[in-house]
Amino acid sequence: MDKFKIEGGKALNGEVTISGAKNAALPILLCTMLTDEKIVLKNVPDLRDVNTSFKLLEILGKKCTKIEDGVFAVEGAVTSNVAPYDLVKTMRASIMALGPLTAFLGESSVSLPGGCAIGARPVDLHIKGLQSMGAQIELNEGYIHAVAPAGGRLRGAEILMEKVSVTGTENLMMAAALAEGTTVIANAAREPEIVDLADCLRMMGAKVTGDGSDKIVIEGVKKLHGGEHSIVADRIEAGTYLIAGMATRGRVICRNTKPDDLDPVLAKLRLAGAYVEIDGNSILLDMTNRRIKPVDIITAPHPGFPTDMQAQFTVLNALAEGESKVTETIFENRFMHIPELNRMGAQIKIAGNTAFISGRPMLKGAQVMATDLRASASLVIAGLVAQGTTIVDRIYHMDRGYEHIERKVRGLGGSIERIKGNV
Ligand SMILES: CC(=O)N[C@H]1[C@@H](OP(=O)(O)OP(=O)(O)OC[C@H]2O[C@@H](n3ccc(=O)[nH]c3=O)[C@H](O)[C@@H]2O)O[C@H](CO)[C@@H](O)[C@@H]1O
Ligand SMILES: C=C(OP(=O)(O)O)C(=O)O
Repeated sequence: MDKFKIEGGKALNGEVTISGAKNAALPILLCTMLTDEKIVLKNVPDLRDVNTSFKLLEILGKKCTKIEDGVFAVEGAVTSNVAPYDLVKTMRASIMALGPLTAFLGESSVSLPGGCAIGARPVDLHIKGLQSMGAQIELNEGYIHAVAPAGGRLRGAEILMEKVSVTGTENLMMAAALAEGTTVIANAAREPEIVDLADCLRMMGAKVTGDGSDKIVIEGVKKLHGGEHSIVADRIEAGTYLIAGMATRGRVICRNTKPDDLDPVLAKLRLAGAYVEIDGNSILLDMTNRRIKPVDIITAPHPGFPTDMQAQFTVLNALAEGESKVTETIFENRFMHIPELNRMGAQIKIAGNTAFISGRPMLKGAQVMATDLRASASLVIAGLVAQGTTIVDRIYHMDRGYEHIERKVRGLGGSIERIKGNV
């Protein structure tokens, strides 16, 4: 398995271009199954999960062609309705094949996604929502088998999500786009990636309103068509580079961002002492000669502080002048980076879903293990700050969510090198 070797202690300085968002690209790639016409997608990030989605689409019968870097055409009708375990196990987001496949073909079998380090991540809300739309659902040998009502078309329904779920909301939006009648999703997720999916669905002829609020209304149509869509900027990637700049006391400009989407993160970075300036779609963060102040964080669905930025922010608090608390409310097991950060000299204790952090002026390089995507990002940031050499093992997680990470970090003056493994 590949590892990163990081020589810490250099302030990150310069500009970095932010890629399209993984969490928008994945549902949007899967929503191409709702039509047989050609959809051209731009600003598609080069990520392992995106490649897995292309493989899944091809197995299901779609033709995917690269036009140029970041631009892909997806066309043709889905012909198979089975999303196999081998692919689904590597990417949780593939559960979002269930809605569009059932809506387009009237029947589908999607493997239950495998377990994930950050929590149990059940899919009951996806299943209950589809059942409200008239689907008969059975669980068989690890597969979810869904059948639309007689006539092959799902029915619009009033769905109250018991919990706010991002991919749950997206799965049901896609299913509802081709259903008969109107679907109302109450207590819907409000993440910017939901809005991007809704924009793409509207471009395809779907009648979606209310996205970005907690009540989304979808009037089903019989057929959707092709067209072109550009994936929204990755707010989590941008936030990660801003924190890396801040933790190393550098000056970083993120280009190609959608700054409004980062409001909850930027507010906390300012409280932590950063100078932040927005100019169009660029965000400048300057931390030269400034001190990191401790800031308490509680993760929450959008527009709260994103759980996908929690691990990275914890590194900032570990370097701050004072005590702070980080509370994780979304996933029950998302503190796996903390024992690793402690091995690098951080002083963090966990009690329940809260991390109690006592800031220290410096971290020390060490050999650490990445356990999930954002935990990996936090260890890379810690390595860039730390005195000496840090080896981050199992970085395949990182390749799921950060496009050209070494190139981008090096472009900012950081010292990072990939050590190729045998497996
Ligand atoms: C591909 C993608 O977009 N991934 C994001 C998505 O994951 P994902 O959509 O999987 O996360 P959810 O919003 O569904 O999870 C929120 C909470 O609801 C629970 N839950 C969810 C579904 C369900 O059927 N039953 C249930 O109990 C989960 O276990 C979790 O505790 O949103 C998360 C929360 O912002 C982010 O961390 C992930 O990066
Ligand atoms: C948890 C994440 O992603 P996924 O839902 O794809 O596992 C993430 O992006 O941090």
